[in-house]
Amino acid sequence: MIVEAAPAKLNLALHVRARRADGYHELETLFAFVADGDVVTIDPTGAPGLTLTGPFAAGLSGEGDNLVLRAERLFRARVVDGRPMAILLDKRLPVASGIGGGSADAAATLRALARLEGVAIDDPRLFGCAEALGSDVPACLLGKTALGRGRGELLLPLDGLAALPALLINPGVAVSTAAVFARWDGIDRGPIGQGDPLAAALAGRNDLEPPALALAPVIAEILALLAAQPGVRLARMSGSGATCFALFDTADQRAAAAARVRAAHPWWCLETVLAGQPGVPCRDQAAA
Ligand SMILES: C[C@](O)(CO)[C@H](O)COP(=O)(O)OP(=O)(O)OC[C@H]1O[C@@H](n2ccc(N)nc2=O)[C@H](O)[C@@H]1O
Ligand SMILES: Nc1ncnc2c1ncn2[C@@H]1O[C@H](COP(=O)(O)OP(=O)(O)OP(=O)(O)O)[C@@H](O)[C@H]1O
Repeated sequence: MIVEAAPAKLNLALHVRARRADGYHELETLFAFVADGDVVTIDPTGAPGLTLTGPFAAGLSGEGDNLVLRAERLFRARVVDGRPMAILLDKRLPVASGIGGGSADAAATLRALARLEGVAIDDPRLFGCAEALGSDVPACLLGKTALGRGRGELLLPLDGLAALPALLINPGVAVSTAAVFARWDGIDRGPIGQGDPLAAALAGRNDLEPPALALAPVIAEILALLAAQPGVRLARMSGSGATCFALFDTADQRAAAAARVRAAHPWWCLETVLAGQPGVPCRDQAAA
């Protein structure tokens, strides 16, 4: 069995800089990862096909357009040819929610197949596959705090982000990434600052908050609630939404905030910690 964690990604800051002729947007973003997410398991002896389990399996197609199977096909076409595998996707992250669930699954599939076939994890062909699968997939393949440029595929790994306690909230409203980008107002509000990643995030913003809010007004309520919690360092929307996150000074403050949110709302609520730093393994990688 090959078990690969597919941790959720956060955009600690997301600055949209320009609309491109190819339909994408030029952006600058601070990618970070948390210790929890989906899990992709390959059973080399099992019957080929994708099996979905977990709280968000329902409604997600196990058919050929699933990013896990697209990643497998691309790996077989570009890296090492071979027969399709038995793949299990434990879907714990909400779908279309700004925390890159599908991208993380695709990246974990590429990592798992690379391990299976003895391909080095830094083989450039893997990054080629990742780039072709989606803007967030290269960052998920790297799986470490990084500054992303271009449409998100140009990555500069960053050190120095503390393993802060994090709380993620999703209201259960799926938000289309393309629809949110299409509503961006076209105003370049400037780059992300250099230096310490948390300081740069605090000084930064998510330019997709206003367009996402227009599509899912509940995001404003979540952001206000998170920002009002004691001990919050940063409260912001991730990616194109609707998931919002807060970073706390202590785990106790995070737990107290989570208890208050759960008591008042039926929202998905994940208590986790920033990971992807040297010495801070993802939970499932540590367990595997
Ligand atoms: C919002 C972010 O999650 C921030 O990390 C990403 O930029 C989106 O990454 P993703 O979900 O992997 O996006 P893709 O599957 O590549 O693109 C989905 C759609 O989002 C829009 N899109 C995406 C990335 C980008 N830099 N500019 C865009 O305009 C395009 O309309 C595209 O058709
Ligand atoms: N394994 C998968 N997990 C989630 N979504 C998938 C998967 N495979 C295909 N999809 C499709 O991809 C779309 C985007 O899903 P995803 O959860 O990656 O969005 P997201 O969290 O908004 O990502 P991002 O933050 O990268 O924009 C969904 O609408 C879904 O239909």
